[in-house]
Amino acid sequence: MKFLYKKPRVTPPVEGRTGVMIVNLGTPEGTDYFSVRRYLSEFLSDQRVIESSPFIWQPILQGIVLAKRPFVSGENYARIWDREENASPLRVYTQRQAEKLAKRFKKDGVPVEWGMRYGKPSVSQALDRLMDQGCDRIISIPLYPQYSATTTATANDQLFRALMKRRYQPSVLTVPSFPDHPLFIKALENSVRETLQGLDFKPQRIVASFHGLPKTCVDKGDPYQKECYRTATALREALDLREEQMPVTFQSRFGPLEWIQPYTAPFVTDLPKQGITKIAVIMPGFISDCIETLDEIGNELREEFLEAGGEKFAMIPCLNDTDDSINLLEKLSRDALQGFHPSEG
Ligand SMILES: C=CC1=C(C)c2cc3[nH]c(cc4nc(cc5[nH]c(cc1n2)c(C)c5CCC(=O)O)C(CCC(=O)O)=C4C)c(C)c3C=C
Ligand SMILES: [Fe+2]
Ligand SMILES: [Fe+2]
Repeated sequence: MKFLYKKPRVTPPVEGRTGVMIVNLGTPEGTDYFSVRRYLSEFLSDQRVIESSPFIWQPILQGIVLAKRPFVSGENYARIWDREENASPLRVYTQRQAEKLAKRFKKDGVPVEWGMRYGKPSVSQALDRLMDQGCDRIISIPLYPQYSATTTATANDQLFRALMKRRYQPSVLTVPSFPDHPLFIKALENSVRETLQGLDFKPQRIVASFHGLPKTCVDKGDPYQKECYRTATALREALDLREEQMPVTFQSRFGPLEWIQPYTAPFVTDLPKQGITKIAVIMPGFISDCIETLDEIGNELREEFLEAGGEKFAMIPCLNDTDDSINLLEKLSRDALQGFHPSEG
């Protein structure tokens, strides 16, 4: 058991000091082949994400998938790269969310840090930074509105893995998913209303496109799909829309297996045949814009829709680092703080 306790923390914890950590998926450090390969290799080696036996999957991943996909994905990342920050949008927004949330908690003496499940800064580094500031209690917020074992659970696994290596373990509270949290739905509602106000057309449909998931995951009990429907139902209610006006679809399919349906691309490219040529797309499964929203929807799907006879296409931005987004994160954090300090209100 020597590998445990490798890292003695020298800073004694301050009794009762709580820190907040926001955890996102992770993203490549650059758009070149090796940066993307490193990222995809770590991501797709996670058995929470690909559940096949590693004896079968690893040769396929290392030999076939990682030979080609980093080139293709690298080109896609290059199209959406934040040139000013020289970083992937997912990283830029996650960092800004943490910085803005930290400002909200400054007077409370609650530090806020951010970590990525895959790549850097890691969850372990975020934990170090909180513990270095004396935290003996950690609130961890996986930045996924809908729970999935492939995202929420693996983010939590990574935190507990990091704790395994430490002699002193802070107390940890992991924040649950928030598919129909009032502030989440309010933030989505506001983003829809704001985007629609700026358009020169009225969309005939607002397609709610969520990240997909292999169907087997849902069959085995992953509540993700149900939570996506909870989000969509609450958002429709807030906007007073009927089900057909805001259909739910699933995007970003990976690999040959069946994923949950309907798939976004065929659904959307079929709309012009039905006389629906003006649409907006919202992606309420993503807190921050990333390759899947900006490129797969904003670039690829837009082009496919227009080629299929569509006339107008609008993308509703994710919550990113808007005030509404930070209000939500602050509320989730403050409610969790109450869990740690119930008598202090
Ligand atoms: C089997 C593979 C995948 C599963 C399962 C999966 C679930 C899943 N992912 C997100 C959120 C994001 N995924 C992102 C990128 C991305 N996802 C996969 C594969 C699976 N995702 C890949 C291979 C990639 C990389 C991009 C590519 O090469 O196409 C991202 C964006 C990352 C970025 O850098 O911008 C997010 C966010 C959810 C919510 C989810 C399960 C519900
Ligand atoms: Fe994904
Ligand atoms: Fe994609």
